[in-house]
Amino acid sequence: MSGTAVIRTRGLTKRYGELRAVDGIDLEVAEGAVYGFLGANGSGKTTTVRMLLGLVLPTEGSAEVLGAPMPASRTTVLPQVGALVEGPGAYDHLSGRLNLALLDAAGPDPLPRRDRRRRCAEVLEQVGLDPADRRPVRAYSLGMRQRLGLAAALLRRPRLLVLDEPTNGLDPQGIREIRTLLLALNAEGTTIFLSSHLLAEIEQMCTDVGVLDRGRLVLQDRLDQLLRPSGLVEVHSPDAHAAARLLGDAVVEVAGERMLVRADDAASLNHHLVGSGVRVARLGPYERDLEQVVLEASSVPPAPVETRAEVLTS
Ligand SMILES: Nc1ncnc2c1ncn2[C@@H]1O[C@H](COP(=O)(O)OP(=O)(O)OP(=O)(O)O)[C@@H](O)[C@H]1O
Repeated sequence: MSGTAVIRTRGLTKRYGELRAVDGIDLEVAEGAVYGFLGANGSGKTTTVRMLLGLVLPTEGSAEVLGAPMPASRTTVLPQVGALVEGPGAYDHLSGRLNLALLDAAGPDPLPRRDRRRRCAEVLEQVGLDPADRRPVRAYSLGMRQRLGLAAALLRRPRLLVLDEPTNGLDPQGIREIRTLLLALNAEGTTIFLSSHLLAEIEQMCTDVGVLDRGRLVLQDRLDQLLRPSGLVEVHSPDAHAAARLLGDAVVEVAGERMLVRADDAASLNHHLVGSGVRVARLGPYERDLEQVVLEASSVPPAPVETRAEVLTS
């Protein structure tokens, strides 16, 4: 991974009794990235985010955020980090704007009163909330609370945003708005680390992906690397066994009538097969989407396939 790392962990581990909620992970988040931290419910995403922010102490391993060790450097690092962790807290009887003003005043270096009013109004507008809305937060929907949490994270123009499931509770339109906002912030230089269990969300906005599976980091790479052309062609043929004998070592996998073949050019492969009397029902470049990549990396067992060797000896 290129660039300076703004988050780096080494062997980061959190045990709860026998359970390894987070199990020896080495995260590497480059400056300027939009890093998607994927994993099923209970895989350890929130625990990791809490350790990065110094809210939970690791059992083993280390974490650096913005080049400084956490939690030891919490007081210097956290003012430069905007965070949204599950279930953002707010004073229910106060308006969103007052909540933000209080949050700012409680910070280490509050803005002057006039700037504070302007800044609060600005971030509320950024996340799609009306700064003139005087209703108490208790009247907010889940989506509005989530937006308010995001506004709080943006208050200090952070270098790094750490967001745990930021689109939780939002409808599709709200999800699109937040995605547009986050991409705009990233274009201005903010590094974004967001956890999600939604593959489509990660695929649409992230430059880098890490996948947690029962506490272990089973995949970490640039998204364009993960989705790069495979150099494989997918062939469906009722004569798959004959095709496998014909193509020899180029065949990577055969399952029933479907096979994966290493080939530079699908059209030439088709010509070769048909010219040799092999019937071809369907043929084209094999492209994996993020869902397939994640399934292959995770513990979910893949669909059973016969190997080429089994086919050739049958
Ligand atoms: N304080 C705690 N005490 C005991 N076990 C915990 C504690 N916090 C989390 N766990 C367990 O650690 C595991 C990982 O939980 P975590 O909340 O980090 O997962 P997650 O990926 O964020 O899941 P979700 O998407 O459901 O929030 C789970 O099995 C959870 O039950």
